[in-house]
Parts: sequence; C-alpha cells; structure tokens
Amino acid sequence: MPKVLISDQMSPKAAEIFRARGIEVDEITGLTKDELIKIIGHYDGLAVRSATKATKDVIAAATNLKVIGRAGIGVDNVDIPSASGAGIVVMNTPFGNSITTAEHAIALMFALARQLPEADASTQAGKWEKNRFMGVELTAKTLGLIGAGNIGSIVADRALGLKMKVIAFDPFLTPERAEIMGVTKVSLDELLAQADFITLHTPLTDSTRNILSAENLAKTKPGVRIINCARGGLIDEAALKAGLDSGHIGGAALDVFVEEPAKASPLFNTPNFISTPHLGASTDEAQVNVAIQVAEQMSDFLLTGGVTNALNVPSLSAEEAPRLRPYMQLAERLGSLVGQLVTEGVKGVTVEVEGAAAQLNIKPITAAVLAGLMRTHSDTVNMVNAPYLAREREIEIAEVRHDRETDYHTLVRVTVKTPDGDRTVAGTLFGMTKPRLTEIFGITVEADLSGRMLYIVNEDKPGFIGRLGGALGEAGVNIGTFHLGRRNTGSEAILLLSVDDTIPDPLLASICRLPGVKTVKALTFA
Ligand SMILES: NC(=O)c1ccc[n+]([C@@H]2O[C@H](COP(=O)([O-])OP(=O)(O)OC[C@H]3O[C@@H](n4cnc5c(N)ncnc54)[C@H](O)[C@@H]3O)[C@@H](O)[C@H]2O)c1
Ligand SMILES: O=C(O)[C@H](O)COP(=O)(O)O
Repeated sequence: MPKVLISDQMSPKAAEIFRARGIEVDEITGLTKDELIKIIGHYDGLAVRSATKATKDVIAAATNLKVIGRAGIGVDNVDIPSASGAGIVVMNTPFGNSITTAEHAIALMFALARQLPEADASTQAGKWEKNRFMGVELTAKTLGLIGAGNIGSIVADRALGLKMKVIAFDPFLTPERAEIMGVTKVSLDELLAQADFITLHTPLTDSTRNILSAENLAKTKPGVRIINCARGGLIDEAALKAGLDSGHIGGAALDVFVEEPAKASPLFNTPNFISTPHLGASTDEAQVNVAIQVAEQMSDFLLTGGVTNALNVPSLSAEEAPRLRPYMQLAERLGSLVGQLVTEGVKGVTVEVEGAAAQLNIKPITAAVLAGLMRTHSDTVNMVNAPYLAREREIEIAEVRHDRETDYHTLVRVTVKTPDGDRTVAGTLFGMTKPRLTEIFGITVEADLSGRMLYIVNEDKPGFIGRLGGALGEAGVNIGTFHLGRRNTGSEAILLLSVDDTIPDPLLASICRLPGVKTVKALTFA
C-alpha cells in the first residue's frame, strides 16, 4: 500500500481522500529540515503547501518518493530539477485557489484606497479621526496588471466590474486574449507611467525578480498604490520602503515577502503600508479545492499512473493510463533493446507511431523509450527524468505520427541515430496488451522481449543452429523460445533466444568463436 506524508497544514479532505483510496497517510506538520530528512525515506508521496521546503537534500533522502504534490500554485519551495533528476513527479493544483487569491488582491486594493487598517486601528483606539483618512475612488482609475495569467485575469474581470480601466504587461499575453479580457496590453514602462494601482501576478523567475526595482519604482506615477499577492522578490523591498517614506508611493500592500515568515521587516509600521501573512490562498473554499485536487491527483498517480498537472512530466489521464500502459511497456522494451545493442554514442532518437498507436498521446511513449534506452547505463533513470537526461546529453528527440496503412494494427518504431548510422527496431501489441518485437535493424523477427535473452547475428549457413544448440546444451543452458529472421537467403541472419539462466561470459566467448558468428550479446529485460 503506498504511503503519503502531508507535511503542511491542509484541509482534512486530503487525508480523507487518500484513505478512501486505500493509501496510508501521516499528517506531520512543522517538521524541521533534519526531521523531514530522517522520515522522508518511508514515503511514496509528499503533499505540501508552501511551508515545507523540498530541497535537494530532502529529495536525496527520499529514496522511495515517487510524487510531490503541491496543494496550491507556486512550487518555488520544491527543487524541481533535483526531483526530476531523482525521477520524482512534481504536480500542483493550478486553479484551485485562483479566485481566492484574486479576491485578496482586490481586498487589499480597497484597503489601500480607503486606508482601512489604519482607520480601524485609530477608531478602536478611541480617536475618531474623521479628517485624517481621506481616500480615493477606484472608479475610472487605471489598474496595471503585471502578469495576466489565471489570477491576473480574474483580478482584471473584478476590476472591470468596479469600472476601472485595466492595462496589462505580460509578454505572453496575446492581443486576442487581451481583447477577450477587456484589457489593454502595454509595455512595462507604459504601465509604470499610467497606473494608479499596480498589482503583481507573475511567478518569481529570473525575468520577474525585482521587476519593481528602485529604477522601475521611480518611473511610477506619484501616489501609485502597489499590491503584491504573488511572490516575495518581485519588488525591491528597500526601494519600496524609500518610496513610501518619500511619499512618491501612495501605499503598498504585501501578502508575500522576500523572507517568509516575515517576522521583522523595515516596512512594518510604515504609514500607508499594509501586510498580511501570505493569506492569498487562505479561504475555506480554496483550501478544500486544493486539498481535494492534490489528493486525487497524487492518488491517481500512485494507484493508476495517471498524471495531471505535473510540472516535469507529460500529462496522462487516469483513463489514458490503462490504454497507454502496454504501449509504454513496449516502448520501454524497444528502447532497452537498442540501448543494449547500440554501443556507440546516441545522437538522436526518433519515435514513430502507426495504426492505433497514432491515436494516442505520444509523449509518454517517447519518455518510456528514452527510459528504456538510458536505463542500460544508469539504474536511476525512469520516465520522469529520462527526457531531462536526454536533453542534458544533447540527444535530439523527434516524434512522428503516421497516418498510413500498416501491416500491423498498431506499431511503435524507434530509430536511434549513432555515428555509424541509424539503427531501427519496431514492435506491436498482441491482443493490444502484449508487447512483441517485429523488426530489428531492418530484419523481420517476431519475438517477446522479456527476461534473459541471447542476440546473435550470424552468416545464414546450414548447420549453425545445431552447433549453437549443442554449445548451450553442453553448458546446461535451457532455451525457452527461439526466434529467427534473415535479410536474404544466405546473407545475414538474426537469432533471438530466450534462456532460463544467466549466460556466463566464457560461454558467450565460445559462442562468439562458432563459425559464421558476427555478433553475440546477452540481453536482459525487466
Ligand atoms: N499569495 C498567495 O497566497 C498566492 C496564491 C496563489 C498564487 N500565488 C502566486 O501568484 C502567481 C500567479 O499565479 P497564476 O495562477 O496567475 O499563474 P499563471 O501562470 O496563470 O500566470 C502567471 C502570468 O505571469 C506571466 N509572466 C511570466 N513572466 C512574466 C514577466 N517577466 N513579466 C510579466 N508577466 C510575466 C505569464 O505569462 C503568466 O500569464 C504565482 O507566483 C503564484 O505562486 C500566490
Ligand atoms: O502559490 C500558492 O498557491 C500560494 O502561494 C499559496 O500558498 P499556501 O498554500 O502556503 O497558502
């Protein structure tokens, strides 16, 4: 039974779903890094929000971990390259808390416009400072969105409802999408110059870090009010403090900080500054949404292989998974076959699908080919990390879907480009479930690829099979199955035998010395 650790505060719905699906769950929050490292090896899945840091060290200790699920959007607390390298799927729940976070941004915009926290504190202190808190209307003001994805779009929709004009800077926003959203696409400088309110809704990346730098803050309209419910690090906090102190910035509301938890910040107690402790996603509705979603996604993956919202592996629905599984097995074996037979450096891999296979999601098939191919050289390769390792090794990957009639109902063909030329193998599924080799390096050979096998290329001359059988028999090696193919009569033949025992090296050497033998290779398939 798979075992999952929930290491951050999460709606009880998550644990309920795991248990209902037959998965064992431990809920242990507030773990230190060392405590997490000590126990993570026991788990197949780790469910987190933003408090748990799934760092390189944690991942190195996670010897059984297969999936990390983020109940929320931002995955900057998960070292994805390390997870990919370790073959761990990382998934998030990209929409479950979007409305809630957008509403928090709008709430902070109202709070800034009317200085609600300060007015509240003053009133409750018995001061009744009616003249001190003069606000501004939102109607007809310009809201500048930096980032117009899921959350930015919802903020735009709500702001348009408030009769604001909305402009957006987002390099990936198409003019068509901007029109549908009812916003004007602008450059960053135009946004800085025009916006009365600026709200940030981008991830923290190299291109967004300090996007509101001292230089950019200086380009904003005097009195601008700024909201950040996305990620700490998008705004230069020292420059923001200076802008608030000088009065150039009329107000700022931060839900997120460079250092979290932010227990001491120079921004605290600055006039016109509002803060909340990373509450963007904190509503009952959003937390139930993300908890249900993460638990369903992780359970699907652990129980059926279905992949949804993964950041480091192609998606594969729970319905697709059972149909694709035999193909992935076939693909993995074809990859493994070429991986074991091709010794020269692999420069490229082409995966072609024909017949029924051409109707399927090709990405997982390719990932399985690469996993099989590279597993020959590494025990830690799997479908998750194989495409990354291939890219790292500068292996060119191509995928081709054929629409033509074939001899087989369904076919997967793998061609590996090597310095000595292309090497192609192909296979089909018997009864749509059983992987079966159909072609090896241009020669038709039908065989199961499983267990221990012996691959031999020899001159197609009489007497060879008898001599080979004799050599194996004398060494006490039992032949399970025997498959034969040849290019032309009397030319080159290929023999694929399944054998019950490991073939010792001296026996391989003596088979190599049999007259007419060109190549001998012992193969193993999972
Ligand atoms: N405060 C919270 O509790 C909370 C809750 C949910 C999400 N978030 C954060 O909000 C952010 C946005 O979430 P989302 O769901 O809208 O993400 P999203 O991926 O749907 O949208 C992000 C947008 O940013 C744009 N973008 C990327 N680089 C950019 C750049 N250099 N300049 C301008 N735009 C750029 C992208 O094109 C995209 O449209 C994420 O960082 C997420 O982690 C915070
Ligand atoms: O990216 C997110 O989803 C938010 O930052 C929410 O984080 P939280 O789950 O820790 O509240």
